[in-house]
Amino acid sequence: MTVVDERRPRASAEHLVKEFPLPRTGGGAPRSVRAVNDVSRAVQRGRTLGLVGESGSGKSTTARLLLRLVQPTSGRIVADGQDVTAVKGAAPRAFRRRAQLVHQNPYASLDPRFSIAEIITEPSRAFRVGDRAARARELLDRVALPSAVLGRRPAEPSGGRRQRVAIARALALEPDPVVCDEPVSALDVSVQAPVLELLAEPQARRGVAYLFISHDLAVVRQIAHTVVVMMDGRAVEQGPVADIFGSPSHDYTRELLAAIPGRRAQATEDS
Ligand SMILES: Nc1ncnc2c1ncn2[C@@H]1O[C@H](COP(=O)(O)OP(=O)(O)OP(=O)(O)O)[C@@H](O)[C@H]1O
Repeated sequence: MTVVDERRPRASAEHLVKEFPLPRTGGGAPRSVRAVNDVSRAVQRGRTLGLVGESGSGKSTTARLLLRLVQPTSGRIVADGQDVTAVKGAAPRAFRRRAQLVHQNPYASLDPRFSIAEIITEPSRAFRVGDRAARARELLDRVALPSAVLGRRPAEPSGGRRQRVAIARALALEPDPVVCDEPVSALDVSVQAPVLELLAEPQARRGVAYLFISHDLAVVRQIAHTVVVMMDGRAVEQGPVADIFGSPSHDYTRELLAAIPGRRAQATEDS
């Protein structure tokens, strides 16, 4: 069983609650949806925390709260001992630089007006980091792309290459923690594994903490150390990946696991 080092959190969620107002209907009372309901969990140094649950269970909202892209209704995010939710409005600059997001959709996350060189060095420009041409080549090298793509527009490369560009951009400032929201779901299965491997390298090299959201439980099983199962905004089960997949205690987790295609086939073979 994986032992999680709870003493080295990169960022901790403490009793996070997020309510979104719903449009008023007629003259009725104001209504809201509680997208995240009392979620507490830390992302640890050098570890990947998988976040699973069906659509609408609150995964993306949890991720956006952790990155401080939305303000919680209550609860807080603590990163390196600092409460980054204490002040409303923009997150502290140091935290914005450190915490990054890898989006699901490499098509939507890259601005087609800019060259790939401009896209991957944009964070370095925003935070005034050194020699950008050298940095661009180094970043492409990290994601195993030739420097020939630097002058191209993001529409040109294939989906897998485009997601590599998005990852190069997200990792430009050596962020930690990194939130990956369905990073390979838009990709062909054949290119998912090499893209996932790109995420492993910064974790091995400098102990990056990941929050990894995926509908694909097989992918989560492969790369996460611990797993949180969300249902209706709540974390209904959490623990080491071997425990969650090996002996789930919540009915909802069992249902999610039963829905993995490979598992169904395995269960049929076993019976
Ligand atoms: N900006 C918003 N305004 C109003 N409601 C929202 C907003 N964002 C999310 N919600 C609602 O909050 C709930 C949780 O949504 P969220 O996107 O976090 O779930 P999810 O598990 O990430 O779903 P998916 O897997 O489909 O992305 C849903 O009921 C959703 O409709």
